[in-house]
Amino acid sequence: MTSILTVEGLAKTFRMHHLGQDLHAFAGLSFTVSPGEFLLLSGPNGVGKSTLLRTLYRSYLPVAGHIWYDSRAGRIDLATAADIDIAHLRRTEIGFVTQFLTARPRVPAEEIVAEPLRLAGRDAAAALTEARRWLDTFGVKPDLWPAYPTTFSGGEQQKVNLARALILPQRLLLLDEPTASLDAGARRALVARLADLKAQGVAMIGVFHHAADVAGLIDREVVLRPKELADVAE
Ligand SMILES: Nc1ncnc2c1ncn2[C@@H]1O[C@H](COP(=O)(O)OP(=O)(O)OP(=O)(O)O)[C@@H](O)[C@H]1O
Repeated sequence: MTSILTVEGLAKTFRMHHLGQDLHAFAGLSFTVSPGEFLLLSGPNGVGKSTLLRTLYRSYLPVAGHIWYDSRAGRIDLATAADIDIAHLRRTEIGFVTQFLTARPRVPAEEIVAEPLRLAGRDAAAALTEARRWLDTFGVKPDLWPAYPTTFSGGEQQKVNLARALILPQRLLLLDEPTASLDAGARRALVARLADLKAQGVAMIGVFHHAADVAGLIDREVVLRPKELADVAE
């Protein structure tokens, strides 16, 4: 199958100005992901897993290499694409799920979750109904739906985050420890949603502290090794 993402010779270095030196997160990384494929990123703490996900999402700029993404509008190198194209892809095709919610002050949970649907053109009432359905699925209590998540517990914030990130099927999903701080019910709901998205052809690259959570979904594993090139295990 044609890949949706082809990573070639990717490298990321952080300039540590206060130390006057560079920190090499990873170098020479190459791998591909196809539609509907689930790729697990693994390796020891600090090896660069989160940095790799953030580089693919273009929160960080790589220092070398290519990230060829097969978008609906054609092939684009996420390593060098214009910010405006990256912003468009983030709204329409590429999702990122972290364990941290960037809660905005005085925006109700249900509005935060409904927003991607509204931006995609769904009418406000239908978007709100669907947002509430997902909040319910992930186990957020109804009395919290109109409340502001800035005061929610870590787990509750994470559930709002997941509902928002997964409400609209993207083509490529980047998952950075999305099960961290979730209770068993929400973990089950998340895995069920990921399985459903995978069946719809969504490609996923994920870091999971407990890989057993998603054992049934994993197709391949990319193992990052300290100061070495990555291995791809089938
Ligand atoms: N913004 C940054 N500036 C400088 N160094 C950074 C930055 N982000 C990450 N690093 C460094 O890059 C290295 C890789 O970090 P990263 O968070 O990607 O590791 P990880 O494999 O996800 O670790 P963990 O399993 O502990 O979550 C670490 O040494 C970290 O200190």
